[in-house]
Amino acid sequence: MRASLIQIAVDEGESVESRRRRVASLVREQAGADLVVLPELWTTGAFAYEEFGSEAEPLEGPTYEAMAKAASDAGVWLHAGSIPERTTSDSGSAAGAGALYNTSLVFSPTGDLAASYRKIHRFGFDKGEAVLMGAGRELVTVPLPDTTLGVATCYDLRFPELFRGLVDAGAETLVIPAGWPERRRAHWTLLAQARAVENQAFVLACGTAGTHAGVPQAGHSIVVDPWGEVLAEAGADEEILTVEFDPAKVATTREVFPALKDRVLGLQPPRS
Ligand SMILES: O=C(O)CCC(=O)C(=O)O
Repeated sequence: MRASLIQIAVDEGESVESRRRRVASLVREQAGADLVVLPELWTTGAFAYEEFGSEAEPLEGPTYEAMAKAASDAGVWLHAGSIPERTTSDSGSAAGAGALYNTSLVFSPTGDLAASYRKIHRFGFDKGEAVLMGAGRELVTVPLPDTTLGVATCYDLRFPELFRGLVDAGAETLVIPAGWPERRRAHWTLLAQARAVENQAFVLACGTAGTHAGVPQAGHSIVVDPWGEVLAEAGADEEILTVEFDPAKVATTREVFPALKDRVLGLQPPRS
């Protein structure tokens, strides 16, 4: 399989509309890849909290339309990263119409929506995304012809139980769009490798470059194999990271070193 991770520079000098056009054309240039991955909240920037409300879109809004077309023009599976979604009355949100979510979109090579995922763990503790956006509750996997994707977003990377849930649901390739800050880059790399090793899965983690809302981004998108080997890693600036990998390596790794079969579930809590 060939995957291209587009590590977009999200800087304040570029409007959302022009970035959307630029990214659509970068996706089109990836014709020939099997899978293209974009970062988290690349229209606004993951830390541009003040723009979440003004730039929020319904699920089938301008970013959806541009990315569906780019996926079908290029004939690729496209994990289009995430958008600030504003729910409508028919969005199926427990919070009703007008709520915000950090929602990822995955398109098939015909431009149809294959899946959407609302980020479960919101970042910011008692501010930013954590108070402005609702939390998703559902794990999402996406069957592709040669592998099954398990999707998660940025801060989700810190929560191993989410990934175990995805593996239990059949995920073999974990795709993680992010807007990870430079100051915690060491955690990003370490956690991407840890999620790959513990789940014996490929990890495709695509971050942003540039600086927005005063937060320099880490870049360093990374692809890790099920043995924890780094297959490719980007630098700090905008870059397209292209990698070939063999999805069958998940099954062989799990067969040769069957640690997932040795899990012990339902342990008793300590007595005192
Ligand atoms: O966990 C981190 O250090 C970064 C998370 C983050 O920036 C996000 O989820 O938007």
